[in-house]
Amino acid sequence: MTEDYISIQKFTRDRARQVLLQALNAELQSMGKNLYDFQLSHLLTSDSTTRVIPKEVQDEMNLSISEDDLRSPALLNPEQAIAYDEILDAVLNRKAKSFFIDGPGGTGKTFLYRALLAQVRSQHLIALATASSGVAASILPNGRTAHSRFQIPINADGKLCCSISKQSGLAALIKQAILIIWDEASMAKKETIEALDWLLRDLTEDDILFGGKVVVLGGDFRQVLPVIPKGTKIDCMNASLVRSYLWQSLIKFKLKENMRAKTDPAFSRYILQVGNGLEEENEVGEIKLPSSLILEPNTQLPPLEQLIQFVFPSFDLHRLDPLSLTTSAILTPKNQAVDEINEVMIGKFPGKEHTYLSFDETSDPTQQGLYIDFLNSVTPQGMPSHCLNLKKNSPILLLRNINPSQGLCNGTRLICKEFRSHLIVAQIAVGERKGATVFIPRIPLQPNDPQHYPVQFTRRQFPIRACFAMTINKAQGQTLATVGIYLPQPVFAHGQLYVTLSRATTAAKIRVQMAPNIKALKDITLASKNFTVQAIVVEKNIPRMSSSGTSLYQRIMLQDKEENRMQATVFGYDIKVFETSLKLYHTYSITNPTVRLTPEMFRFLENKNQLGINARTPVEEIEIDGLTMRTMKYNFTPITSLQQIKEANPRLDVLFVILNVGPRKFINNSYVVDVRITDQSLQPSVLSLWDHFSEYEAPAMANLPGSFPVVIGLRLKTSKYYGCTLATRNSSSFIFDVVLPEAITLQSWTIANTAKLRELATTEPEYLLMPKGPENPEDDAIKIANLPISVDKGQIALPVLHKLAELKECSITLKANMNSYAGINQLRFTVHSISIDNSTETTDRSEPLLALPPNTPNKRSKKGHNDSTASASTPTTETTEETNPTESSLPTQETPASPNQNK
Ligand SMILES: Nc1ncnc2c1ncn2[C@@H]1O[C@H](COP(=O)(O)OP(=O)(O)OP(=O)(O)O)[C@@H](O)[C@H]1O
Repeated sequence: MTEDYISIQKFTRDRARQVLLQALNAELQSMGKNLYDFQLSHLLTSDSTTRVIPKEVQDEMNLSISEDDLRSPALLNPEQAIAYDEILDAVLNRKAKSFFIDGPGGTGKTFLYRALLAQVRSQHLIALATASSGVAASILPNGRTAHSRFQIPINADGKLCCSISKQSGLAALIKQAILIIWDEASMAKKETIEALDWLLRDLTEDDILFGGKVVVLGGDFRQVLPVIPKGTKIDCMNASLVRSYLWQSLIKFKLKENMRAKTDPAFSRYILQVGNGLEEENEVGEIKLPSSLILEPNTQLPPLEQLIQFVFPSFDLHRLDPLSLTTSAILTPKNQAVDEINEVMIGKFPGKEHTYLSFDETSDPTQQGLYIDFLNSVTPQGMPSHCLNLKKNSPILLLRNINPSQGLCNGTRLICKEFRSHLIVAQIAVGERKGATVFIPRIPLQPNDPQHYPVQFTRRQFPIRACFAMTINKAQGQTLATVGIYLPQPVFAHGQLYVTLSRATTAAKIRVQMAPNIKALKDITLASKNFTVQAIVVEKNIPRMSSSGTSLYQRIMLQDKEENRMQATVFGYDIKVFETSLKLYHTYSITNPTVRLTPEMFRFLENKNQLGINARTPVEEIEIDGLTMRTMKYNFTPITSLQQIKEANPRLDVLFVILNVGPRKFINNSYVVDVRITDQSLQPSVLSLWDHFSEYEAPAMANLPGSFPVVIGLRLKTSKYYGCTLATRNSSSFIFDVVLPEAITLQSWTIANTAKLRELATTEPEYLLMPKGPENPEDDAIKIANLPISVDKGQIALPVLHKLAELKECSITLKANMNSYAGINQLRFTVHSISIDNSTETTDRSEPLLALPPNTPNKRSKKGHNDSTASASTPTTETTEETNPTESSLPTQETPASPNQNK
């Protein structure tokens, strides 16, 4: 480098060496070090030592000032002018005064700061511009977040200390600053502003307020206050600047005239009423928005689509000036809705889609394979999604402070220009550096709330998201030409609602899409009209043909926040529509579904009604606190407990591992597939998939990926005939998605126990229920107490056995046969003879001693088939569903409701 100075600048060798050392020192100072730290200071001549100007100071001195800002003092309104004059007087005359500019949104606080910054900087004095958020900082010339400028630790509690070395270039810059502006100080926790006070006292070695420097804090306490997780409004207030020792010492100026909505005074007055809490509230603290601001209900369009059309009526308008896209936005309280809207908008935006997939890496490499799918499916708060879909000229928002000095802060809005494999070329869309071309790299990111995830992980992705929509907090401080407010859930009127309303310039350019009339599932009746349910999809069956073979249907189970459940059905082509937009364990808002009575044989829930969802039903994915897959609770029955089930009509939820899926067999007019299963006990069992379960679920189980897939079976029954095996019933359902924590644990257990499972799957199992032999070999009596006994219903009626129990002298002789079923051997007992009062009679299949039940199982099962297609009012007994499928008795399987019944 010295050679360059010599050859190009024609410096002498000594001069070149000194210039190089100065440049090196300036770079080191910007990193909090200097030549002294590296024992190189002796190389500097005394002349150089005094002339070294840190890079931070040089950068700040060389700022260009916009002509508009230089002219703005002349445009100030009277309120702004009073504040401007007094602050400038304090700055120029070195008066130790600090100020607070209090003004509702749009009253020109930022305009005033810009005028002050331009005036001070034009006199070659240093004025530092900072703000609580990256977005607000990016609007100020050479603005930085206060946290990065003053090195205030983030997320720390209690008293905070700035970590700036006194020798650093940054310390030199702050010492030389004659004016410090901190916008949106109302959003900052009081400790962070107090930390600035201590820092300035320390650097100036002057123990007076802010070390005697002129500090201008500004903000609006009607907008968003400091965020206290799960805190009340009082907690937020207590954390704010007004509760700090600093507050009393600040000179306050109030700005009242709304300059943003100046052309619409009525709207401007209305916003102020909301901000000041003067709008009339109902008993639960809600305010009524003027109907002119609310979108008219439209039965044809989902609510969100309607709002999108208002804010982005056509992308053609933006073709010539892509930067203008960022002047309109949809604002909503939660990130989930933001992501959903952005996804829809990217789909609509013209051009070729470019997708970047993240690389998600678990901290423990052994868990990578197990969790990868799950991690790819989540988007932690403040992180980009795994699958980032972008298009050229689409607007994006930066999610991290990449390079604040280049205007790349958390919240900066940009326009995508070019997609390269390792970086995105973008153009800054707002603020001081509007139009500048910048490069966004992929970076490693970790969730802020790792406790919410089953594993620790890092996502390597571009720290951006599309920004057609953004959270209300990110919009604070911005002026937007057209604003859509999407409120799937209520918001604080004086905070978030006020922030969103005050982004607009006129009432005509803002529309609100309101929270729907949400009904609990248990309250839905046939008379329910105009309602929305918010529920998580807890089951989604494989689509299947109705028994008549004329239509396809799919059953879905929904569960709401109060854990009420309700069935829903989708028919025909509509199933395809909801293939990806109605996913298992995702939460949805479903508006105006139809309500029908569930045919009796399909009912197993308290609510006798079911919902009908079709392609015209507005369905939107939403995020509701406390309504996630993680809240799902199952009471799984272990396979070893099946023998102990005493309940006559159990509905068992079983989490199992598939060992193998047998062939489809036709037995007594019904199809069945036997699936050999087990769980962590390694006890094998059989699950018989009857009728349409053999047609749809059996192939799905056979095709599941992995050697030993894990499945959840819901509402299964025990097969009484075989005691420890399971079978499907009408209401049964299966979940193949193993995202549930218990299922993930079992799946990882299968990996560790593959050898044992392989052995179990390939060898013939031992007798499962072989009773112990007689204690005395002479005695043929076998003690069968505590053994599951199945009594062949075809030979003797159970009620008769109960009667027998009342008789004094009674003995029953049982015949024991060994049966083999799906490779599992079991003892089967049938009644051989019954002795009452010493007279023994032998039972006979053709001439039974005791009365048979009125219908044989075969007949009843046939009736069940017929009933399923009969009208819902035809009673169908619960026993129909309960009939055990055996080789000698037909299974009673559910036949789907005819579509006509459901529609
Ligand atoms: N004296 C003025 N003359 C002309 N335009 C002004 C004046 N004061 C403010 N404005 C304009 O009014 C709009 C709102 O001003 P500004 O953004 O400064 O308000 P704010 O109080 O900072 O708002 P917020 O609290 O929402 O951040 C801007 O478009 C700004 O340029």
